[in-house]
Amino acid sequence: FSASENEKTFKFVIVGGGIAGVTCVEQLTSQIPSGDVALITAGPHIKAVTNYKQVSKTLEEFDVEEKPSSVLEEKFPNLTVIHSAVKSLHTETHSVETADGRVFGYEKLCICSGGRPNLLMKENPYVLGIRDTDSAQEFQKRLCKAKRIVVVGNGGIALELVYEVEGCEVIWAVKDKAIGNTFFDAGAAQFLIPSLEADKPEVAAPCKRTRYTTEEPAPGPGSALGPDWHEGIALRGAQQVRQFVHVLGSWPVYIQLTNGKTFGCDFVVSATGVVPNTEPFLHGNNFSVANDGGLQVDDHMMTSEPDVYAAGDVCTACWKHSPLWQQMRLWTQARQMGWYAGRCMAAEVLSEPIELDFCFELFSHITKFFNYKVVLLGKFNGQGLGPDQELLVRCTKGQEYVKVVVSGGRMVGAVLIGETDLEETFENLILNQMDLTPYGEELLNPNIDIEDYFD
Ligand SMILES: Cc1cc2nc3c(=O)[nH]c(=O)nc-3n(C[C@H](O)[C@H](O)[C@H](O)COP(=O)(O)OP(=O)(O)OC[C@H]3O[C@@H](n4cnc5c(N)ncnc54)[C@H](O)[C@@H]3O)c2cc1C
Ligand SMILES: NC(=O)C1=CN([C@@H]2O[C@H](COP(=O)(O)OP(=O)(O)OC[C@H]3O[C@@H](n4cnc5c(N)ncnc54)[C@H](OP(=O)(O)O)[C@@H]3O)[C@@H](O)[C@H]2O)C=CC1
Repeated sequence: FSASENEKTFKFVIVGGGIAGVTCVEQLTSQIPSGDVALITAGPHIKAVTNYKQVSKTLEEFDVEEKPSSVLEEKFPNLTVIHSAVKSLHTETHSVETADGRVFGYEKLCICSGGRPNLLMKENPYVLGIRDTDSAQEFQKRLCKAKRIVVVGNGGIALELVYEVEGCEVIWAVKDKAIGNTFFDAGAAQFLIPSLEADKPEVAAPCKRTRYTTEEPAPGPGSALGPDWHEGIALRGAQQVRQFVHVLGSWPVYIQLTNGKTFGCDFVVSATGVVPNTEPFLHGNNFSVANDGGLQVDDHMMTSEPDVYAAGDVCTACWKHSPLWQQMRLWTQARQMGWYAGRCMAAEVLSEPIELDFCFELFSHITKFFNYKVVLLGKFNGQGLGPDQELLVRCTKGQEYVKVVVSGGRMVGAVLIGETDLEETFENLILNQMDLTPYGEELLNPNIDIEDYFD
């Protein structure tokens, strides 16, 4: 496409209305109010961060709201939202073509198209993935009639499903020895298992976060769900009570596992990770793509193509990481990358220098599993440390699980489950890399107020 064929050329074009894209847009529109910004997104709604709270130096918490895009346009007069999927990208002519046949030019582009479920079997009507509002609703619809489902995968979605689903037999196919391998080690998994067998606590207060609903079907892939996605939808199967029943007879589908066993079920949930949404951008361009399928970005969120940035689930962070940080495709990282990409794009236009943001110094994540608060810091599972690591663990059944990873006498990671109140102190100890050798196991002595200890 030549420049004359463009419907309009924008200073900045952002693709994707998920957390990464919307945060990038907010950053750019406020930093450069004179620049024309376009947000091109396939879904009918956008995702916005609300009630943002910086819990400590690197830990952050926020809610996510699904909103009509008009809210953004009203807030930022220099923003145009285009509801259509990008069909192709032409980096040479700096233009994108949308599914509805329009062509838009850009000076700087940021790809925030997220990911899609890495399904075990594509286009099998009995294999479901959960990603956006539509797929969550389809899952709920199928679940109300189901007597037995098989959940495959051992990450975040599987952990949430096996805990939340009621009234339906759940067979959880896990290839590891312990549950929740992407977040936990065997000790933490052991701590959590009794919660699966116990009755779930009643929810005391209604969840204040947005319920995920859509009135209209999305024309393309929607943005990923996130914290509390299951709160608004009853995850109830066809059985009246929560029990593990054995239903005889034939099933709509059978799944054979690598242990040789075959199970019949109503459908299979493939909770087996995400694949970055890169297809429409790759054809005809020269993007460097990482092993996990993400667009490689450097420490300025730039891809290998000129003037093209990427942020969130679609990208793979390929700069030299801080020894205490790793990429995980999470809500928080999508926000941080979108924000930082916006700042980098603005800095480039304003010819200002910019350094890698502090949030990439230390991996940190707050979430909830099995109704416990979970905080993960640094190399929480000793990632990449090899044998050079020592673990200190403190555990009170049903109450808390605290694990600290120590390497060379320094704290490099921690897993905190329950209301431990240790996150800030541990974050400081990890960031300042103090030599903890003199303290030994006292570090986790519950009778010592560790905060006073290190003041
Ligand atoms: C069920 C579930 C639960 C989760 N729970 C948590 C959690 O508790 N905590 C946490 O930290 N993370 C959680 N995550 C992960 C988190 O949701 C994602 O990491 C995050 O949303 C990624 O944001 P993103 O903006 O990169 O991508 P997305 O949210 O996927 O947004 C991508 C956007 O791009 C648009 N798009 C895609 N292709 C195109 C195209 N060709 N043209 C135009 N637009 C396009 C889509 O419509 C969408 O608006 C969960 C994910 C799932 C699926
Ligand atoms: N509370 C939170 O923070 C939550 C975060 N999320 C995020 O949302 C995204 C999607 O979640 P999810 O789909 O659970 O992805 P995850 O990446 O968390 O987990 C994927 C799981 O599937 C396993 N797996 C992959 N391929 C196969 C296979 N062929 N057979 C059996 N198991 C397989 C992986 O094992 P292995 O690692 O060995 O490959 C891993 O246990 C992730 O980025 C996740 O972090 C989701 C829900 C909650």
